[in-house]
Amino acid sequence: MTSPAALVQRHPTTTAPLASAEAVTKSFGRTAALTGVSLQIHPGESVGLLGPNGAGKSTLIGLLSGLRRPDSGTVRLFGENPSHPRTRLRLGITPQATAVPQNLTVHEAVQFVARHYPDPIPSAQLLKDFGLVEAERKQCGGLSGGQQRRLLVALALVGRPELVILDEPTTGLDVDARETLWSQLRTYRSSGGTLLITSHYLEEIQALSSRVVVIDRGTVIADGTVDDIRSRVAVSKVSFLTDLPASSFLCLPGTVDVTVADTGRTTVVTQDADATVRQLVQDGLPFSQLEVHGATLEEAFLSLTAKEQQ
Ligand SMILES: Nc1ncnc2c1ncn2[C@@H]1O[C@H](COP(=O)(O)OP(=O)(O)OP(=O)(O)O)[C@@H](O)[C@H]1O
Repeated sequence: MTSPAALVQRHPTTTAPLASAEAVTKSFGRTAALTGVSLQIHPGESVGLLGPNGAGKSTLIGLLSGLRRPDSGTVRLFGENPSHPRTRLRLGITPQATAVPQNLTVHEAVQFVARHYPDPIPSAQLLKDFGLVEAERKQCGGLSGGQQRRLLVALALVGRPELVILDEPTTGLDVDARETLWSQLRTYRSSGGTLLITSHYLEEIQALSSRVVVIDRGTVIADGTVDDIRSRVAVSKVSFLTDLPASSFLCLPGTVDVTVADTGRTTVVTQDADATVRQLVQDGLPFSQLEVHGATLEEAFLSLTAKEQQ
């Protein structure tokens, strides 16, 4: 038996990937959703899957969780065929746009899902962790959007899964509701759980993921830490106060763009911040309060996916 506090059912320690795709392709009619994707998710990782609409994220999740089969290539979940019921007991999943069962109460929904697992988290503990105690006797259909999302993620965790896959878990939630869910997911991770999450909120990926995989038009175009992904695009921002117009800075080395904010701060987007600053000083251009920033994950992501489309 697992202790009531444990969120992850321990299986024999392994370093083998919990989920993997090897040269996987999947088409829907003439639409190629995935074209040769390879990816491995190891125990303890928290992987953020990023990509524009239609990139293939949900399709990949469908394959890894055994909901779909690849046209070619190999998919493994806990080293086995993902559609095998035994493997699914070790997986928790909240697919995109899943609806809660409208006419069941929260208590009934938790009981219904919990009965599929050998050692589920007790309902009282789960509802407390997810702030749903007050809603226990309410019908799921009467819950607020935030409560429904929390319930769906709670249901994904009830069986103490080793791997949890969440497809856009907080879409439509306000900042507070998102923070509450993030906190539960961090607790799950720190107790040894492994997470694969897609999101359109880049700050969500940044907050929860140690590794980011960028997928675009059915292929993986980047795979690394947030810092790796940011450094791949090698874009920095040099900003300062000045009386000169933006055009005065366009010829600085490495410069890609120059903008002036309402606050009067001029920002030079550059591929080589060191060279830009050196030249700024050498040319004796007047400036004050200089700051240098690396690209944000969002800028890196947009830059990577835009490059692919060129
Ligand atoms: N059941 C389906 N039938 C037909 N085409 C599909 C089906 N599922 C996905 N597609 C197509 O496959 C491609 C990849 O879709 P997928 O849903 O995997 O992308 P996504 O990255 O999850 O997008 P989003 O961020 O919008 O959810 C898209 O062109 C989509 O229209």
